[in-house]
Amino acid sequence: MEKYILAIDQGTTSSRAIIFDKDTNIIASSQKEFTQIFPKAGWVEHDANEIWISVMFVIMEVITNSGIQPEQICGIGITNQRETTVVWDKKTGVPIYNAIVWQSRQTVEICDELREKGFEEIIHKKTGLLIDPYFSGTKVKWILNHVEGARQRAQEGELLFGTIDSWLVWKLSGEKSHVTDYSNASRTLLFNIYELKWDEELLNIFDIPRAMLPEVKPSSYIYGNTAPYHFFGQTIPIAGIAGDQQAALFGQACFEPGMVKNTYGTGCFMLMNTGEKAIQSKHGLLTTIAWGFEDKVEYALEGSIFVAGSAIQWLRDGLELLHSASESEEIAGQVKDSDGVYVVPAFVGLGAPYWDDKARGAVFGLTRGTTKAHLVRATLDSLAYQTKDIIIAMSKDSQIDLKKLKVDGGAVKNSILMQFQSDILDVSVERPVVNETTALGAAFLAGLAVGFWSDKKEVTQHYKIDQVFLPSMEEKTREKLYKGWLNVVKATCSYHNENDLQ
Ligand SMILES: Nc1ncnc2c1ncn2[C@@H]1O[C@H](COP(=O)(O)OP(=O)(O)O)[C@@H](O)[C@H]1O
Ligand SMILES: O=P(O)(O)OC[C@H](O)CO
Repeated sequence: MEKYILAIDQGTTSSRAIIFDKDTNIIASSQKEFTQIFPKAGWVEHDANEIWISVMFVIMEVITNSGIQPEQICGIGITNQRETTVVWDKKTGVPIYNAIVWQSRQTVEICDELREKGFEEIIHKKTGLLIDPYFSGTKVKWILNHVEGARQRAQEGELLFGTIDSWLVWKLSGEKSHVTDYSNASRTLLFNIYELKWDEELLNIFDIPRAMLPEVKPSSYIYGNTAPYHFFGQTIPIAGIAGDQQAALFGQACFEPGMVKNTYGTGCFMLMNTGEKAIQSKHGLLTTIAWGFEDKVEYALEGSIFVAGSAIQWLRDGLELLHSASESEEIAGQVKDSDGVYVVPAFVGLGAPYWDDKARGAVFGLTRGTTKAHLVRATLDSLAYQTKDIIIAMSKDSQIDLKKLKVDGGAVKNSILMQFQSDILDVSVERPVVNETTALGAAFLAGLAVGFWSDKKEVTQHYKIDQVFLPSMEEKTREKLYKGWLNVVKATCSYHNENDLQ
């Protein structure tokens, strides 16, 4: 009886389930979008129960469509939108508040307060992160502050906190296992990435009770089994967990220090494997745990861009310029360039390397001749410019001059974007055959834990290139365009800072 691995990719806008065979062929996949909740300007929330239902839906659908039997699935890997925070009641399993999404800005004031109290340095030193609403710590604190009686209940062990991986394992295991992995723990602001434990001093700073935190385990590990009633009577080992960006790094077989991947999804996240050495950034990047694997932890340097594919969604849903995200390619292709138009999609502030949580989006360079095609093109270009900002910071921090960028995620199907990316970076851009590298990474981690694949070497053999984009832009043009970008970002940030002062 042939065996398979099931990967669950719980992303920001949709949940996916994919069944892989041993040769990494996708046997079947299922995807379901869920509701984005925007209670106030800058806030983004999800209904954790709706996420759970969407995950169950895609699991059922993928198994049905694949025609395989549940007993043929030898392990499940979970990968997830990171930082998004759920707090739920241990007895009833009911979340006490919506999941606060990584993009949400509702903890700006908590961040200001932490900065005023001078905690920036200690937090950076222990976690490799910065004070920003992006990370889970301030979100947990916000929930405990805003839901009546929550802090008391958390102290008494009645409430549990988890990122989406923990929430899903808790549900899948029949409300038994409360766990996470090193990669997800390293995004909370509460985990000491060097001592590999929840940090008492940080828990005090954030006023978060230890009792509500999950156990932290390696990323390739048998955390528990699924409850039989979820899988047609079958219990299946849950054997891999990693945050989606770290999973993509694994799925792209970036196992050697210096190897880099960039994922273009809702946001855009570039990670460089730095091996067993953690590099503390001096240029606005994050130090994060890549994974816990084979009795050791490996680190990565990360540049996090908050708005990438979601800017294309804004063109589609907000401005109604597109019928679909994929139409952006055809429309952008109607013009040879953006004709001096720049879009700075700082809809939820700017992440790396600027870290401006108060900035908001802006459009520059409009003329009477500007068309829809120029705006679409400029929005696509903004993904590439933001990526260049990160690469520059990364090469300064790592002293590595990048020659090749491995890419993945929903937006890399757009060849105009990929060509411009290569042009503006002056680096070759490599798109793999299996674009679902996030799910593949989770599948690898689970498959390695249950012996489905034997080692990283075997995994590496499955990496295949679909297309390589080579730079063809003149140096002078590249420099001029990028200089323009740096100017418009500067203007965007200073506009908001000056407005704040009034
Ligand atoms: N052809 C395309 N061109 C540009 N952007 C695209 C294209 N197809 C999808 N996208 C964008 O990619 C994102 C979806 O990618 P995905 O990797 O599924 O995201 P996530 O995991 O964050 O939910 C959406 O934001 C969408 O706007
Ligand atoms: O859901 P994605 O693919 O946009 O990824 C979100 C990131 O994990 C946030 O840190």
